[in-house]
Amino acid sequence: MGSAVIESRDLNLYYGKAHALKNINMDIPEKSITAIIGPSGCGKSTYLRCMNRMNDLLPGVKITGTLGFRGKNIYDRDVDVVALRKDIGMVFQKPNPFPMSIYDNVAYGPRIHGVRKRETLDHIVERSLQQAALWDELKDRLRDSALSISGGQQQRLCIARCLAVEPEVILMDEPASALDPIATSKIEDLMRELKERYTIVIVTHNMQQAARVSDRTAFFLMGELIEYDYTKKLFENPADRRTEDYITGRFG
Ligand SMILES: Nc1ncnc2c1ncn2[C@@H]1O[C@H](COP(=O)(O)OP(=O)(O)OP(=O)(O)O)[C@@H](O)[C@H]1O
Repeated sequence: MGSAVIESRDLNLYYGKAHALKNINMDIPEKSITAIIGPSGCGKSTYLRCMNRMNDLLPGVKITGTLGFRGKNIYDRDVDVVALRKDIGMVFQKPNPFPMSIYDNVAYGPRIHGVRKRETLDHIVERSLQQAALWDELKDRLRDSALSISGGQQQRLCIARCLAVEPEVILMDEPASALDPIATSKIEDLMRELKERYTIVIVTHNMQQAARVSDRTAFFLMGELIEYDYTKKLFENPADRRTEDYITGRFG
């Protein structure tokens, strides 16, 4: 196993009185795919959103414990959240390209981080679209609106937009659930390629998808981490009865 990039230690999250994450202890290894599965409402998205501090702006949210990224607690006061989100990018369930050109979508992040030179931006846009397996499809349409391409292309464009700022970690919240099977399999192929260079954490409702793409799987239930293991082990020989019940469809 590679070294851990993200380490949760006794992580708790409360939405007001509701205890949504309970003492989560989990190490996420680098350059691999970690899937988070579990029934609706078990805290999967909440946990994912903790990793780039998308929750702590909500009123009434309280977080205790630590979430380390490269050895530093991201909930420390001096953490620059904008810089954190450059290192830990996020791709959402519904493709959400900005209403601007394909080029400007990908150049958006680098421009925010101060890149101005046209040549450099051109290079970043090409590299990011290449990595997202979109360059050949879109290289002659860079000036077209990002809203004019298919849903599957839009989702890969959102991944390219995330790659443009050279993150270390990519968080994906149900990235293929709005897509058809062909577009879904392209996203899964892409994830397999990206894990050579990036650490990927994916929340998915789809157990087959977790089994197909991930190296490790974490099973959450009512805010608790019940079991976390190599994907093959967790699906073929789960240690906990509740995991077994869930993966065999007995509940959830
Ligand atoms: N902004 C919020 N305010 C209050 N409660 C919330 C908020 N977001 C989530 N919750 C609650 O926290 C719990 C965990 O929700 P979360 O969305 O993390 O679950 P999930 O496993 O991702 O579910 P799903 O698969 O349905 O997306 C649920 O009980 C949910 O209702």
